[in-house]
Amino acid sequence: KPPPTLYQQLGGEAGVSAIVEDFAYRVADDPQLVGFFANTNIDHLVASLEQQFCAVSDGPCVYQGPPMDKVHQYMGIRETDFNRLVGKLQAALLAQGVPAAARNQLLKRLAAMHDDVMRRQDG
Ligand code: HEM
Repeated sequence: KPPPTLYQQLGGEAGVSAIVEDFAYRVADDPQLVGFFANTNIDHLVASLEQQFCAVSDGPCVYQGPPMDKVHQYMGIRETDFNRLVGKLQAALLAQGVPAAARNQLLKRLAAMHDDVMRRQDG
């Protein structure tokens, strides 16, 4: 029997959906972060994040949204904002009962996008 994929360890479609929802509520509750999303269609964002998390965890999805540097360009995101957002995801993963190894794997794969997210933050 093959080892479970990261996607399976996250709980598959239902697990990823619960993680993203939990994460979205935590971001919405945070005064340092919520302002970034003032003009965002949250339903679209949640669907796109579910697709991205599914794809990045070797699930049966292909991320079809725009590239990370374009999505986040000129938002004025600082390192402190980035780290805070990652902390929200960490908390959501914990709250959803995702085991430590899977938590760390997902965070590592998303952290690899740091430079793309932060590339165009001036102007
Ligand atoms: C590794 C870190 C991050 C990843 C993987 C990520 C991923 C994503 C994805 C997949 C989308 C949806 C793109 C779309 O389909 O239109 C998105 C949108 C967005 N992200 Fe991030 N993000 C990250 C970090 C951040 C940070 C640090 C902030 C701000 C503090 C942020 C703010 C936003 C906002 C405001 C949108 C919505 C843009 C819009 O309204 O069109 N993101 N992000």
